[in-house]
Amino acid sequence: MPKTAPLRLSSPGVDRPPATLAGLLRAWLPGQRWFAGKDRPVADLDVLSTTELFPGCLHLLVRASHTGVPAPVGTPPPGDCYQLLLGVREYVSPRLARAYIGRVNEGPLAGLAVYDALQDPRSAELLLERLRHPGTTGPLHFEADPSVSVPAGLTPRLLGAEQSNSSLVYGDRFILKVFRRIQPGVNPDLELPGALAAQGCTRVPAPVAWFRTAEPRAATLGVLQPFLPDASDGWALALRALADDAEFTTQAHELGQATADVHLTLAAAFPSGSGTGNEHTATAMTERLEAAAHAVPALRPFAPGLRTAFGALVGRDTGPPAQRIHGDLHLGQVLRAGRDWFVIDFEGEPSKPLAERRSAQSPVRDIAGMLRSFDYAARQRRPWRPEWARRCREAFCAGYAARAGWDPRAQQALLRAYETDRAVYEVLYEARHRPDWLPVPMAAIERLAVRGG
Ligand SMILES: Nc1ncnc2c1ncn2[C@@H]1O[C@H](COP(=O)(O)OP(=O)(O)O)[C@@H](O)[C@H]1O
Ligand SMILES: O=P(O)(O)O[C@H]1O[C@H](CO)[C@@H](O[C@H]2O[C@H](CO)[C@@H](O)[C@H](O)[C@H]2O)[C@H](O)[C@H]1O
Repeated sequence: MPKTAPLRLSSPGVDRPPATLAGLLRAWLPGQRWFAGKDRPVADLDVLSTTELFPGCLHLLVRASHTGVPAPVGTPPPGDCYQLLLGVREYVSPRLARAYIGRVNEGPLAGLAVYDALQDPRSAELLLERLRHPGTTGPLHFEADPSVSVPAGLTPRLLGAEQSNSSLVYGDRFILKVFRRIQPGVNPDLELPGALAAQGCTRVPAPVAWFRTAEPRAATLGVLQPFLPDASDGWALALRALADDAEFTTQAHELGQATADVHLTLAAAFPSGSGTGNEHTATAMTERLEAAAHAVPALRPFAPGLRTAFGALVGRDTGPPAQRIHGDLHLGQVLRAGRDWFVIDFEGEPSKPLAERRSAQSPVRDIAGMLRSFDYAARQRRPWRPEWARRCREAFCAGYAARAGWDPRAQQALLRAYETDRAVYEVLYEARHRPDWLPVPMAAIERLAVRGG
């Protein structure tokens, strides 16, 4: 018998009632970190497409719907679409026990066990091989920058801290982000780094290969980029500085410069947006606040104070022009290698519709995101270090101003409105994904509502 005997993790007919593939996935999805609908039970799960990527590995697009209400004729059905790569075998090795999803008892896969193939190094290797050879598999298109050569045989590892998506690092040379929640259209995490690199901006790892689907609707599925092996993310660096009682103002100043560089290049790479005007922005922010307060009761007492931040924008059409932005900028989205800051993860706030994330918006949204992040970091330290955060915020704005030619601190009303909007988003995000963290944005909500900043 081999040393690691294959494990029949469940036997048909013995352990469970009949299990369809959709039924198994419906039970498995809500436990995944990247699953967006944690606050609502999954009513239905439809398999939208199945493609055999290579023997023993299926590529699936599934739609999880939360209402169970059929869509009106002629409209797309409600619900979120997710990308899954499933290993399908008769037996699953014990080393893949954590990836195990279940054994299918009905339908074409009856009798077979399915598991999350991204956790299987062999499948991860084959996925890279597929990307190294551009072409088509069913509705899936694999494409690559012909000027970059990706060597064969790089050892894969799945990043532990899965976030909104799943990322595989290959031999510390490349990182493949497999998008989990799929929306029709080009994903800005392919579009923006590609455009920035084409403009000669060195602040982003440029896409070297990617894959997309043509059906049921065209959408980006994954992007391979160079991996920065010696980089640390801004969040880890900020926490280290706090733990060492050290300042972070030099890094924050340089980060402000890097952010401005990226904004300036994005402004040059894309047609300038007309924007929607501050009044429209204020209305949208107020609507987001109402929706968040509906979902998170703790927000409700602060809603009147928060609304004043948005109301202050009305009749005040000032501020930098709208342009393409990062959309979800925080310390976890920036990497520092040596003295250089790199910006990653241009997807925008994952819960927003893709069209909104790809629209021109105020660069103040990104600045506010980063300012909030210094506050998040400072609140990880006991006792809380508000002065540390304040100095970082000042330094970041000064760095930004030195490059961009305008100073975010001169836009107090805009800054307060965007910070408030970001804190509201964070409350909703934490309530859904990390309830223990809720006090962090709630402290800012209280400050912004009661003291106005
Ligand atoms: N090019 C890169 N080089 C080094 N590490 C990276 C790179 N891109 C991403 N990472 C690491 O992977 C993590 C997840 O990447 P990210 O794009 O933020 O994914 P998600 O959309 O899942 O949040 C980052 O926090 C960072 O630590
Ligand atoms: O998964 P993403 O990185 O795209 O972003 C989402 O998750 C982030 C947490 O991982 C969340 O960021 C919030 O927590 C960070 C600390 O973990 C902090 O640096 C950010 O300022 C704070 O917003 C982000 O909001 C969410 O979109």
